[in-house]
Amino acid sequence: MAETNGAPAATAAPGGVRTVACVGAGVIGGGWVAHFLARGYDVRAWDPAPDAERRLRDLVASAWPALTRLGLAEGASMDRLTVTGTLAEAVAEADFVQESAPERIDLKISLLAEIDEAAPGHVVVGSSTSGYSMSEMQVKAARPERLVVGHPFNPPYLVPLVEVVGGESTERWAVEWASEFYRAAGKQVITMDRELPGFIGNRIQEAAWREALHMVAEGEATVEQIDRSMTAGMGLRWAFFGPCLTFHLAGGEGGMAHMLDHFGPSLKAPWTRLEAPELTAGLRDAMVAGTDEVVAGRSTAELIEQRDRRMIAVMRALAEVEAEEAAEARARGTEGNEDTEGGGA
Ligand SMILES: NC(=O)C1=CN([C@@H]2O[C@H](COP(=O)(O)OP(=O)(O)OC[C@H]3O[C@@H](n4cnc5c(N)ncnc54)[C@H](O)[C@@H]3O)[C@@H](O)[C@H]2O)C=CC1
Ligand SMILES: C[N+](C)(C)CC(=O)CC(=O)[O-]
Repeated sequence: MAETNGAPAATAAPGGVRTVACVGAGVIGGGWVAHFLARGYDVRAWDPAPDAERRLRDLVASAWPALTRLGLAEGASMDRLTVTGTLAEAVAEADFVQESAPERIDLKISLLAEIDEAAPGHVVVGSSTSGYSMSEMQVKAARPERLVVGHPFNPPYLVPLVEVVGGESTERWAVEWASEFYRAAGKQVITMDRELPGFIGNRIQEAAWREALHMVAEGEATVEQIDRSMTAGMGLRWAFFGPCLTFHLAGGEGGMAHMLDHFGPSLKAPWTRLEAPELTAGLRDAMVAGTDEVVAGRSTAELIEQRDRRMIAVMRALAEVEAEEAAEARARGTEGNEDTEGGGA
């Protein structure tokens, strides 16, 4: 029996899933396959490309050493992957289906309808789409109530985040079931209550990306400068505190409220080509209240201590990897090709 209210009786409990089907096995589908195998699932994969099986097995084999270092689930094995000749064979006996086909709306609509027809009616189907809404994609499915977006980040076998959201015809149980399943499969899940193009993560990163493209197009910054501004600057902090908590500390003891009162007006300065939202009193208060929730009673001094320890941990980890890479390059006689200007903590 499923743990999530309203799921059909035949649906596996989210923590009891044994077999996952992956439809589409490129960069993301292949990454999902590696993740699910490392978590100890049986995986059945289908991809129509003639060289798909070789590409997929190569991808899994190259991810496996990292996954082994991170720790495999009991019984996890690359041998538990079956590549099938048809879509129906992949999904027929699956407890969950992850679709990762190319990002084309016509293809997503027809493929999700095909998966829906071939997969048992009680099985939840997640789409890796990076921007379409499930409402647009589920229109031709006979049983759209079990279709959800499960948006991963590349590579899905290392980045923990999955954003889960349903469409207009998705039933609540399916969204809850998928969220629980991804958690049981080792992911960190954001369950969204409403559809939003690009979900949360892509909206944030595409804002930065859009500015990067503007600066390159105008000859204002180089690609190297843009990437370094992130890797030696914001990226280090964002790995553990995120942009809101990071700016809370920019306000010193006055926190988010002082940060917004102090720097809020500069949002309207011509720093960005994006239209800034009106910094109304309501938005200000919502930001301050939301930040207070995340702060959860920690003092500014405590937060600063946590930030500094975590940043040093990230920098040390980077320095360790860079030293390993340099040693490997020396052994190969190709030293000098690595980017060793990183953390250095
Ligand atoms: N590449 C990325 O960084 C991310 C991509 N995504 C999403 O993941 C999905 C897949 O993207 P990628 O893996 O990057 O693309 P990709 O081009 O690497 O892989 C797509 C795979 O789908 C296969 N395919 C083609 N037609 C198919 C069909 N009718 N049925 C099943 N498979 C089919 C192709 O042979 C190919 O192996 C897209 O929806 C994309 O938006 C989500 C997060 C990150
Ligand atoms: C480039 N992309 C929009 C497909 C990226 C994503 O969707 C998430 C990621 O991996 O950054």
